[in-house]
Amino acid sequence: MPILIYIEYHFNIVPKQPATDILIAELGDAGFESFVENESGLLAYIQKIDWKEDILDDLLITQNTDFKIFWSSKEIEQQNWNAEWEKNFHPIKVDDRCVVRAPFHDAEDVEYDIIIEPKMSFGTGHHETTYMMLQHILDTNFEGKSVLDMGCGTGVLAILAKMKGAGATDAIDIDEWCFLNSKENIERNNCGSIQVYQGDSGLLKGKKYDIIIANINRNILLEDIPVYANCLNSGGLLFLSGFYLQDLDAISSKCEAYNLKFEKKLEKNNWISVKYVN
Ligand SMILES: C[S@@+](CC[C@H](N)C(=O)[O-])C[C@H]1O[C@@H](n2cnc3c(N)ncnc32)[C@H](O)[C@@H]1O
Repeated sequence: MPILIYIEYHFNIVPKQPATDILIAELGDAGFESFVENESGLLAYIQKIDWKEDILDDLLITQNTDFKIFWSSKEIEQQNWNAEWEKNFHPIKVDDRCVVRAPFHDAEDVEYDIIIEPKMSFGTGHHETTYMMLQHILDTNFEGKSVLDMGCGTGVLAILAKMKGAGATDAIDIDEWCFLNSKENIERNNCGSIQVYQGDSGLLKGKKYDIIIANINRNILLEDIPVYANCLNSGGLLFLSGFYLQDLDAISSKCEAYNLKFEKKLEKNNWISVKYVN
């Protein structure tokens, strides 16, 4: 694996919420890959090849006078970034039934004990969007169902689906690092039958699933909902995450246009995670 060079931004945000969540969403759209929230603020990482001098200039949040945002940045190697991430990674428990932890944490006595070494990938359960998707999966019968985890990140959602008895399961991520990291985590959790692919919804031609899980972002979801709808079996379930309450109408209208009926939403710190039925 080549050593990647990243730019690390350290943001101080006053007051912290909801500005931190909005900043993360805007930075994600601008190409930042990963985020770590800690006591002193937010660390955000972007690959140097994706970075440009004026990358923060267009962010709406920095022009909002309700918040004060200060930042500094420095160049780092991928290895340092991993160490920083791991220092900040504490196990997370979802609904007392599922724990997501790193290999160096002690095993937990729960129904679903998931071990994730995230490295550069998104998906440990700490972020609201992942946490709510884990809750949806815990609440759903996956026994024997064919499943797609779109935008799999660390593979954590596909892993929980498989632990809950899912049948044929595909996990797809556009990012090479996430593709490789998902494969590692899937092996680590003895879920080796999950097929992992690098790519986007272009890979879904002719595919059919009982359940599709996609935690990506508003714009990609709006673009890909027609493809997901086409890939869902009759009565199939679509779980979407990665957007804010204010985006719900746009997402639900798009789903309804493709005969996907709203069934349930979870909400955490203004993030939304929704279940639709075909
Ligand atoms: C918010 S993370 C979710 C990761 C994980 N599924 C979770 O729930 O924590 C979104 C993931 O989608 C991937 N992604 C972004 N655009 C994509 C696309 N068009 N198709 C597939 N994956 C995409 C990113 O690389 C990233 O790993």
